[in-house]
Amino acid sequence: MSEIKKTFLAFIGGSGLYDLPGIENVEEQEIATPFGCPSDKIITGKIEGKPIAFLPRHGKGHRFLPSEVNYRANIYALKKLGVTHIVSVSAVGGLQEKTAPGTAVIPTQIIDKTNGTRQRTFFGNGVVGHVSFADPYCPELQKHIAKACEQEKVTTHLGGALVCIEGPRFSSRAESHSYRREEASIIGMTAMPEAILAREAEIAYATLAFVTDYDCWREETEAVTVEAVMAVLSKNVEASKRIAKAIHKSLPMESSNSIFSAAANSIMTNPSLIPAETKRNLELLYGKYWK
Ligand SMILES: CSC[C@H]1O[C@H](OP(=O)(O)O)[C@H](O)[C@@H]1O
Ligand SMILES: Nc1ncnc2[nH]cnc12
Repeated sequence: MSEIKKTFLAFIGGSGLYDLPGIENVEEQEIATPFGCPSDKIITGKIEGKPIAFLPRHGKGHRFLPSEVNYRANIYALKKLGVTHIVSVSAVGGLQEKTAPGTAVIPTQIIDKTNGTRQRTFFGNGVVGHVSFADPYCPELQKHIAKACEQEKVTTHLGGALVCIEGPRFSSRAESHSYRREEASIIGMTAMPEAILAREAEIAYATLAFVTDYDCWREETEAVTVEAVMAVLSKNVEASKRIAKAIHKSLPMESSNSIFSAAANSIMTNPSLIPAETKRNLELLYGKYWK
Protein backbone atom coordinates (compact mmCIF):
# COMPACT_ATOMS: atom_id res chain seq x y z
CA MET A 1 0.00 0.00 0.00
CA SER A 2 1.49 3.37 -0.94
CA GLU A 3 1.89 6.33 1.36
CA ILE A 4 -1.10 8.65 1.93
CA LYS A 5 -0.32 12.29 1.14
CA LYS A 6 -2.24 15.55 1.39
CA THR A 7 -3.22 16.31 -2.20
CA PHE A 8 -1.51 19.37 -3.69
CA LEU A 9 -2.42 19.92 -7.34
CA ALA A 10 -0.35 22.10 -9.68
CA PHE A 11 -1.09 23.17 -13.23
CA ILE A 12 1.66 23.80 -15.74
CA GLY A 13 0.15 26.21 -18.25
CA GLY A 14 1.13 25.88 -21.89
CA SER A 15 0.78 28.24 -24.85
CA GLY A 16 -1.88 30.85 -24.07
CA LEU A 17 -2.39 29.80 -20.45
CA TYR A 18 -0.32 32.19 -18.35
CA ASP A 19 -2.55 32.50 -15.28
CA LEU A 20 -5.38 30.78 -13.44
CA PRO A 21 -8.06 33.12 -12.09
CA GLY A 22 -10.00 32.48 -8.88
CA ILE A 23 -7.11 31.50 -6.60
CA GLU A 24 -7.38 32.92 -3.05
CA ASN A 25 -4.48 33.97 -0.77
CA VAL A 26 -2.20 34.20 -3.80
CA GLU A 27 1.54 34.16 -3.23
CA GLU A 28 4.23 34.38 -5.90
CA GLN A 29 7.03 32.03 -4.97
CA GLU A 30 10.54 32.40 -6.33
CA ILE A 31 11.97 28.90 -5.87
CA ALA A 32 15.68 28.14 -6.11
CA THR A 33 16.68 24.67 -7.31
CA PRO A 34 19.99 22.83 -7.82
CA PHE A 35 19.07 22.79 -11.52
CA GLY A 36 18.65 26.53 -12.00
CA CYS A 37 15.57 28.74 -12.22
CA PRO A 38 12.05 27.60 -13.06
CA SER A 39 10.31 29.27 -16.01
CA ASP A 40 8.74 31.86 -13.68
CA LYS A 41 7.59 32.52 -10.14
CA ILE A 42 5.14 29.85 -9.03
CA ILE A 43 1.69 31.05 -8.04
CA THR A 44 0.36 29.30 -4.94
CA GLY A 45 -2.89 29.73 -3.05
CA LYS A 46 -6.13 27.96 -2.27
CA ILE A 47 -9.49 27.34 -3.85
CA GLU A 48 -12.20 26.32 -1.37
CA GLY A 49 -9.54 25.54 1.22
CA LYS A 50 -7.55 23.19 -1.03
CA PRO A 51 -4.02 24.15 -2.11
CA ILE A 52 -3.27 24.86 -5.76
CA ALA A 53 -0.18 25.98 -7.68
CA PHE A 54 0.34 27.35 -11.16
CA LEU A 55 3.45 27.71 -13.32
CA PRO A 56 3.48 29.03 -16.90
CA ARG A 57 5.75 26.64 -18.82
CA HIS A 58 7.14 29.22 -21.22
CA GLY A 59 7.24 31.99 -18.58
CA LYS A 60 4.86 34.96 -18.48
CA GLY A 61 4.93 36.65 -21.88
CA HIS A 62 6.02 33.35 -23.52
CA ARG A 63 9.83 33.77 -23.35
CA PHE A 64 11.22 30.22 -23.55
CA LEU A 65 11.30 27.94 -26.59
CA PRO A 66 10.12 24.35 -25.98
CA SER A 67 13.84 23.36 -26.08
CA GLU A 68 14.81 26.15 -23.66
CA VAL A 69 12.28 25.44 -20.91
CA ASN A 70 14.14 24.34 -17.76
CA TYR A 71 11.98 21.27 -17.19
CA ARG A 72 14.16 19.97 -14.35
CA ALA A 73 13.93 23.22 -12.40
CA ASN A 74 10.17 23.40 -12.99
CA ILE A 75 9.50 19.89 -11.69
CA TYR A 76 11.99 20.15 -8.83
CA ALA A 77 10.49 23.50 -7.70
CA LEU A 78 6.97 22.04 -7.67
CA LYS A 79 8.23 19.04 -5.68
CA LYS A 80 9.91 21.41 -3.23
CA LEU A 81 6.55 23.10 -2.65
CA GLY A 82 5.04 19.70 -1.84
CA VAL A 83 3.07 19.22 -5.05
CA THR A 84 1.68 15.67 -5.40
CA HIS A 85 -0.16 15.98 -8.74
CA ILE A 86 0.51 17.94 -11.93
CA VAL A 87 -1.90 18.61 -14.77
CA SER A 88 0.06 19.77 -17.76
CA VAL A 89 -1.94 21.89 -20.19
CA SER A 90 -0.72 21.93 -23.80
CA ALA A 91 -1.66 23.27 -27.20
CA VAL A 92 -1.28 20.48 -29.76
CA GLY A 93 -1.85 19.66 -33.41
CA GLY A 94 -4.38 16.95 -34.31
CA LEU A 95 -3.03 14.00 -36.30
CA GLN A 96 -6.32 12.15 -36.72
CA GLU A 97 -9.63 13.30 -38.17
CA LYS A 98 -11.34 13.02 -34.77
CA THR A 99 -8.68 15.02 -32.90
CA ALA A 100 -10.10 18.14 -34.52
CA PRO A 101 -9.28 21.75 -33.58
CA GLY A 102 -11.25 22.75 -30.47
CA THR A 103 -11.39 19.23 -29.01
CA ALA A 104 -9.53 18.13 -25.90
CA VAL A 105 -7.32 15.05 -25.72
CA ILE A 106 -6.06 13.22 -22.64
CA PRO A 107 -3.23 11.19 -24.15
CA THR A 108 -2.22 7.87 -22.59
CA GLN A 109 1.09 7.41 -24.43
CA ILE A 110 4.09 9.44 -25.59
CA ILE A 111 6.37 9.03 -28.60
CA ASP A 112 9.53 11.03 -27.94
CA LYS A 113 11.08 12.57 -31.07
CA THR A 114 13.08 15.26 -29.29
CA ASN A 115 16.73 15.32 -30.29
CA GLY A 116 18.36 14.38 -26.99
CA THR A 117 19.76 17.79 -26.04
CA ARG A 118 17.11 18.59 -23.40
CA GLN A 119 18.09 17.77 -19.80
CA ARG A 120 15.90 14.72 -19.39
CA THR A 121 16.74 13.11 -16.07
CA PHE A 122 17.50 13.90 -12.44
CA PHE A 123 19.95 10.97 -12.42
CA GLY A 124 23.60 11.23 -13.46
CA ASN A 125 26.63 12.80 -11.78
CA GLY A 126 27.41 9.60 -9.92
CA VAL A 127 23.93 8.20 -9.39
CA VAL A 128 22.39 5.74 -11.81
CA GLY A 129 18.63 5.20 -11.78
CA HIS A 130 16.02 3.86 -14.19
CA VAL A 131 12.30 4.37 -13.57
CA SER A 132 9.46 2.61 -15.38
CA PHE A 133 7.71 4.68 -18.01
CA ALA A 134 5.55 2.09 -19.75
CA ASP A 135 2.51 4.17 -18.87
CA PRO A 136 3.78 7.76 -18.78
CA TYR A 137 0.62 9.28 -17.34
CA CYS A 138 -1.32 8.71 -14.11
CA PRO A 139 -4.58 6.88 -14.96
CA GLU A 140 -6.24 8.06 -11.76
CA LEU A 141 -5.59 11.72 -12.52
CA GLN A 142 -6.72 11.17 -16.11
CA LYS A 143 -10.11 10.02 -14.82
CA HIS A 144 -10.52 13.30 -12.94
CA ILE A 145 -9.55 15.28 -16.07
CA ALA A 146 -12.01 13.31 -18.22
CA LYS A 147 -14.80 13.86 -15.69
CA ALA A 148 -14.06 17.60 -15.58
CA CYS A 149 -14.08 17.84 -19.39
CA GLU A 150 -17.43 16.05 -19.51
CA GLN A 151 -18.82 18.36 -16.83
CA GLU A 152 -17.70 21.39 -18.88
CA LYS A 153 -19.21 19.83 -22.04
CA VAL A 154 -15.98 19.82 -24.02
CA THR A 155 -15.61 17.09 -26.66
CA THR A 156 -12.76 15.01 -25.27
CA HIS A 157 -10.81 11.94 -26.38
CA LEU A 158 -9.27 9.85 -23.60
CA GLY A 159 -6.42 7.78 -25.09
CA GLY A 160 -3.93 7.92 -27.91
CA ALA A 161 -0.29 8.85 -28.25
CA LEU A 162 1.20 12.33 -28.18
CA VAL A 163 4.26 12.66 -30.40
CA CYS A 164 6.69 15.24 -29.02
CA ILE A 165 8.97 16.93 -31.55
CA GLU A 166 11.92 19.19 -30.85
CA GLY A 167 10.55 22.27 -32.63
CA PRO A 168 10.45 25.17 -32.72
CA ARG A 169 9.65 24.55 -36.38
CA PHE A 170 6.47 22.74 -37.26
CA SER A 171 6.72 19.39 -39.09
CA SER A 172 7.18 18.74 -42.79
CA ARG A 173 4.31 16.97 -44.56
CA ALA A 174 6.39 13.76 -44.79
CA GLU A 175 7.03 13.89 -41.03
CA SER A 176 3.37 14.57 -40.28
CA HIS A 177 2.33 11.55 -42.41
CA SER A 178 4.96 9.37 -40.74
CA TYR A 179 3.59 10.24 -37.27
CA ARG A 180 0.14 9.28 -38.52
CA ARG A 181 1.54 5.93 -39.71
CA GLU A 182 2.88 5.48 -36.17
CA GLU A 183 -0.72 6.01 -35.07
CA ALA A 184 -0.01 9.10 -32.99
CA SER A 185 -3.14 11.10 -32.21
CA ILE A 186 -1.65 14.51 -31.44
CA ILE A 187 1.61 16.43 -31.81
CA GLY A 188 3.32 18.92 -29.51
CA MET A 189 6.75 20.11 -28.40
CA THR A 190 6.77 20.01 -24.60
CA ALA A 191 5.59 16.62 -23.30
CA MET A 192 9.17 15.44 -22.98
CA PRO A 193 11.07 15.53 -20.76
CA GLU A 194 8.38 17.05 -18.52
CA ALA A 195 6.49 13.76 -18.14
CA ILE A 196 9.53 11.62 -17.29
CA LEU A 197 10.90 14.17 -14.82
CA ALA A 198 7.55 14.21 -13.02
CA ARG A 199 7.70 10.41 -12.84
CA GLU A 200 11.30 10.48 -11.54
CA ALA A 201 10.12 13.02 -8.95
CA GLU A 202 7.27 10.65 -7.99
CA ILE A 203 4.57 13.20 -8.88
CA ALA A 204 1.33 11.95 -10.45
CA TYR A 205 1.19 13.65 -13.86
CA ALA A 206 -1.29 13.84 -16.73
CA THR A 207 -1.85 16.07 -19.74
CA LEU A 208 -4.88 18.02 -20.84
CA ALA A 209 -4.13 18.78 -24.48
CA PHE A 210 -6.24 21.16 -26.53
CA VAL A 211 -6.09 20.81 -30.30
CA THR A 212 -5.44 24.04 -32.19
CA ASP A 213 -4.81 22.74 -35.75
CA TYR A 214 -4.45 19.72 -38.06
CA ASP A 215 -0.68 20.12 -38.42
CA CYS A 216 0.00 19.71 -42.19
CA TRP A 217 -1.18 16.21 -43.17
CA ARG A 218 -4.78 17.04 -44.11
CA GLU A 219 -5.27 17.90 -47.77
CA GLU A 220 -8.41 20.00 -47.24
CA THR A 221 -6.78 22.17 -44.56
CA GLU A 222 -3.96 24.73 -44.81
CA ALA A 223 -0.70 23.75 -43.11
CA VAL A 224 -0.39 24.95 -39.51
CA THR A 225 0.85 28.48 -38.79
CA VAL A 226 1.10 30.42 -35.52
CA GLU A 227 -1.73 32.61 -36.82
CA ALA A 228 -3.99 29.55 -37.22
CA VAL A 229 -3.02 28.32 -33.74
CA MET A 230 -3.78 31.72 -32.18
CA ALA A 231 -7.20 31.84 -33.83
CA VAL A 232 -8.29 28.73 -31.88
CA LEU A 233 -6.17 29.20 -28.78
CA SER A 234 -8.20 31.77 -26.84
CA LYS A 235 -11.38 29.64 -26.89
CA ASN A 236 -9.36 26.59 -25.83
CA VAL A 237 -7.70 28.55 -23.02
CA GLU A 238 -11.06 29.72 -21.66
CA ALA A 239 -12.27 26.10 -21.60
CA SER A 240 -9.04 24.90 -19.96
CA LYS A 241 -9.46 27.44 -17.14
CA ARG A 242 -12.95 26.11 -16.38
CA ILE A 243 -11.76 22.50 -16.60
CA ALA A 244 -8.78 23.23 -14.32
CA LYS A 245 -11.13 24.41 -11.57
CA ALA A 246 -13.35 21.34 -12.00
CA ILE A 247 -10.33 18.99 -11.79
CA HIS A 248 -9.12 20.74 -8.65
CA LYS A 249 -12.55 20.41 -7.08
CA SER A 250 -12.86 16.73 -7.94
CA LEU A 251 -9.51 15.59 -6.47
CA PRO A 252 -9.83 14.21 -2.91
CA MET A 253 -8.09 16.02 -0.01
CA GLU A 254 -5.79 13.03 0.50
CA SER A 255 -4.32 10.63 -2.04
CA SER A 256 -2.42 7.39 -2.16
CA ASN A 257 -0.82 6.52 -5.48
CA SER A 258 1.82 4.01 -6.61
CA ILE A 259 3.55 6.87 -8.47
CA PHE A 260 4.48 8.35 -5.05
CA SER A 261 7.03 5.52 -4.84
CA ALA A 262 7.89 5.25 -8.55
CA ALA A 263 11.63 5.59 -7.91
CA ALA A 264 11.77 2.96 -5.14
CA ASN A 265 14.21 0.22 -6.19
CA SER A 266 15.19 2.18 -9.32
CA ILE A 267 18.56 3.43 -8.07
CA MET A 268 21.39 1.02 -8.89
CA THR A 269 24.29 2.94 -7.35
CA ASN A 270 25.62 1.92 -3.97
CA PRO A 271 24.60 4.89 -1.74
CA SER A 272 28.05 4.95 -0.15
CA LEU A 273 29.55 5.74 -3.59
CA ILE A 274 27.23 8.63 -4.52
CA PRO A 275 29.20 11.92 -4.53
CA ALA A 276 28.25 14.25 -1.67
CA GLU A 277 27.15 17.08 -4.00
CA THR A 278 24.87 14.77 -6.00
CA LYS A 279 23.39 13.47 -2.76
CA ARG A 280 22.74 17.02 -1.59
CA ASN A 281 21.10 17.98 -4.90
CA LEU A 282 18.86 14.93 -4.91
CA GLU A 283 18.12 14.68 -1.18
CA LEU A 284 14.63 16.14 -1.70
CA LEU A 285 13.81 13.48 -4.31
CA TYR A 286 15.64 10.37 -3.17
CA GLY A 287 17.03 10.99 0.33
CA LYS A 288 14.40 8.58 1.69
CA TYR A 289 15.96 5.77 -0.38
CA TRP A 290 19.55 6.14 0.81
CA LYS A 291 18.93 6.70 4.54
C1 LIG B 1 2.39 27.92 -31.70
S1 LIG B 1 2.00 26.37 -30.97
C2 LIG B 1 3.54 25.73 -30.55
C3 LIG B 1 3.80 25.67 -29.10
O1 LIG B 1 2.59 25.42 -28.35
C4 LIG B 1 2.76 24.23 -27.61
O2 LIG B 1 3.31 24.56 -26.33
P1 LIG B 1 2.68 24.03 -24.97
O3 LIG B 1 2.79 22.52 -25.00
O4 LIG B 1 3.50 24.64 -23.90
O5 LIG B 1 1.24 24.49 -24.97
C5 LIG B 1 3.72 23.44 -28.45
O6 LIG B 1 4.28 22.35 -27.75
C6 LIG B 1 4.69 24.47 -28.88
O7 LIG B 1 5.62 24.77 -27.87
N1 LIG C 1 1.04 21.28 -35.31
C1 LIG C 1 1.73 21.37 -34.19
N2 LIG C 1 2.96 20.81 -34.08
C2 LIG C 1 3.64 20.88 -32.91
N3 LIG C 1 3.21 21.53 -31.83
C3 LIG C 1 2.01 22.13 -31.90
N4 LIG C 1 1.33 22.83 -30.99
C4 LIG C 1 0.15 23.20 -31.56
N5 LIG C 1 0.08 22.76 -32.83
C5 LIG C 1 1.23 22.08 -33.07
